[in-house]
Amino acid sequence: MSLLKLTSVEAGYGASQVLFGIDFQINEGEVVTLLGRNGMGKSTTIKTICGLLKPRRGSVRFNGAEVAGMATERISRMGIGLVPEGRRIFPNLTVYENLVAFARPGKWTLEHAYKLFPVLEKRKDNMGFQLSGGEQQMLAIARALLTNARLLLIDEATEGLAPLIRQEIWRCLHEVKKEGQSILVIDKYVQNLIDLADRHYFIENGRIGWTGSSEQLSEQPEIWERYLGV
Ligand SMILES: Nc1ncnc2c1ncn2[C@@H]1O[C@H](COP(=O)(O)OP(=O)(O)OP(=O)(O)O)[C@@H](O)[C@H]1O
Repeated sequence: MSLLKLTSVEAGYGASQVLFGIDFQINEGEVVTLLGRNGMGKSTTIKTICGLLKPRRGSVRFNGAEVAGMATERISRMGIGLVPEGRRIFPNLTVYENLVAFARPGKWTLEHAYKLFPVLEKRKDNMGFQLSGGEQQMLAIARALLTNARLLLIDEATEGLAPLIRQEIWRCLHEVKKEGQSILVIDKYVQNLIDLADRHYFIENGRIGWTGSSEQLSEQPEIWERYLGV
């Protein structure tokens, strides 16, 4: 059984439909990506999975249960954790307070998170707003890990970061993967995603256009060109 399975999902905003029948699945322990040009529906798919947007049609099954249309809070308690685009950390709470705000018991503990991101331990008494962009991103990832979600959704974690900081984020995601964490990643750096993930889905105009393994994707650069080229 898949951990997450979307079948014929349609969604949109008011009169504009964005998703026209999305089908994909993630198995336990897999790292899967959603790729596509700007505006193709990646973030909309993530919002639909975590309940921020109600699908108009189709099914979203998590761990065997239908979650389409459920409240965000309930979906989160069922085990889907979001690292949102733009990080959304609490600027006026300390790093420590941010980390424990939504923490739930499980294998991801505060100590474990500090081991993965030593800078967060050094900065634990600093306020969120005092952190650099890279540190804020690490905090957003660590905060989501501490919810002990079975599935993490990570939307554009490397956006707006300098190359060296991006490398640090990729390194951390590799560590998280090694722990067996299931992750859905949205990002634009295909080579880094091929190195990190097991499988990929390319989205175009609200539909999945291509899916395959990292090996298949690295052998077919024309796929990148077709779905990501301008
Ligand atoms: N809150 C909203 N209200 C109305 N339209 C929206 C809203 N959010 C997104 N859209 C529109 O939905 C379409 C898909 O947006 P979405 O954010 O899912 O794209 P994306 O693939 O994640 O790309 P990006 O990298 O630009 O975020 C776009 O045309 C966008 O303008």
